[in-house]
Amino acid sequence: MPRDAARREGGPMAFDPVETLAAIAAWAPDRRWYPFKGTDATISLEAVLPVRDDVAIVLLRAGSATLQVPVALRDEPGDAPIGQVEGGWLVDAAHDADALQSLLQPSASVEVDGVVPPASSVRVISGEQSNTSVIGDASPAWIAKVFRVVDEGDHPDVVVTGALTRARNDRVPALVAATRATWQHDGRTRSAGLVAVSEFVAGADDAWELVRGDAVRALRGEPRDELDVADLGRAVAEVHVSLAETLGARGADEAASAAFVASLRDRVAWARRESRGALAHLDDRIDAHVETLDALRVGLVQRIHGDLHLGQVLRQPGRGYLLLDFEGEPLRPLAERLLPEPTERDVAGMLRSFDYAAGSAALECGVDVADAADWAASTEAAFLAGYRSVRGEGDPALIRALLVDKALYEVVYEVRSRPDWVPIPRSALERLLA
Ligand SMILES: Nc1ncnc2c1ncn2[C@@H]1O[C@H](COP(=O)(O)OP(=O)(O)O)[C@@H](O)[C@H]1O
Ligand SMILES: O=P(O)(O)O[C@H]1O[C@H](CO)[C@@H](O[C@H]2O[C@H](CO)[C@@H](O)[C@H](O)[C@H]2O)[C@H](O)[C@H]1O
Repeated sequence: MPRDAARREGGPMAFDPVETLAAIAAWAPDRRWYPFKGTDATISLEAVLPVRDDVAIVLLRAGSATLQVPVALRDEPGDAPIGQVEGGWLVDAAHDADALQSLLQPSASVEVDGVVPPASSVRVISGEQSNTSVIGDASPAWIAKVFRVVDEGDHPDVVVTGALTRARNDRVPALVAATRATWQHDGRTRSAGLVAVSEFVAGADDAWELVRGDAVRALRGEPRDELDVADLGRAVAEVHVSLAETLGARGADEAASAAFVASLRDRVAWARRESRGALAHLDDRIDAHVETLDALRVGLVQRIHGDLHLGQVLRQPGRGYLLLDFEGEPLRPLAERLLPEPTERDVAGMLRSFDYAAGSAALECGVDVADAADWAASTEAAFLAGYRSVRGEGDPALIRALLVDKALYEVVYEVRSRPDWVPIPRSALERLLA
């Protein structure tokens, strides 16, 4: 009998903690999702949660985070080897159809809310991502998002997408199932969401590619397709309306407004600290902006997307635009990402994204971003008209403050991830703070 099958049928626990940790610690820092690249964060073992004799969920402590690495033991290295261990190969279970699906069924370690139809094969999607998303070719097809950074408590994507699914809002892919585990660490019981499984939206286009491509064609004077950006505005507004209805909205009192303004001030200070000098020439203008924040008042707050940009949007022929990934900004602590917020934050996020599309198209065409100003203005106007047709657009002063807030975040994000793109949010700040 092959070793994999023998393990499935019982026998001693196959995952030796010492060699499992050694193999994963050597492999994890080079993964796309590893959050501490370029630093020497200490990696230790937080827990090994058995799923089957040949499958386990390894929880690592890395720096201040808990990371999820589902693993399987196999005779062959396969497509996603982690390392050789006694008796076989430790492989990344997210890439192994059989092992992945065992993680989506109830087991000694995992609770599952929902039912995942069986798939005969799985495909991990490529791209720069903070999680690992795997498409299952079931009927109907699904996409499982394996959260790599595991935070205690409810996962925001599961809470928000679950509420929208129950409200039958078809502007998000329906949530099919969600898994969670409970374990002991340092004498404490911890519990967290591990995987969210959603309807796979087939044949969809990525809105970033569509909109950026449109900006390039506009700059080159080439014929353009009808993108119906107003439908994107309607999609965002419909999601806001459903979230208010299902998860609630409330008026922000003086204290809540003051706390919100304080959070904007904190973000300015954070961005100044973390931007490695990229904001130094704007010091005076940023000081003047901070002075204006005291006058801001927040109206309603509710659950929102929190990191809305074109990369989080798909367009499916016949269905229109859909929003993905309700996790909030990855560089923010989870507690902040769970707070109710003004919907203006999502509106500002999308407007920033049109500016990014303009900036990136201008870079590709070798022209100044000012040359894409007409394209950006008409795209923004179409989006806002669509949004307004469903619900009020919001407070312009708040949108402006949140545009600055987002651009500050983006400078830090680009300094860390894509230094060539720092000029896009920085030149937006120069315009916004002029
Ligand atoms: N339900 C879905 N149907 C089709 N494609 C999807 C779906 N969910 C995600 N994707 C694809 O996977 C990519 C990454 O998904 P996302 O939820 O944004 O993950 P991450 O948090 O890792 O960035 C998306 O940009 C999209 O191309
Ligand atoms: O998709 P994530 O949740 O990981 O978001 C992070 O990465 C985004 C880039 O992939 C980043 O978005 C910024 O760049 C986009 C173009 O690539 C642009 O459309 C966005 O408007 C801009 O903010 C996002 O900020 C970051 O949190």
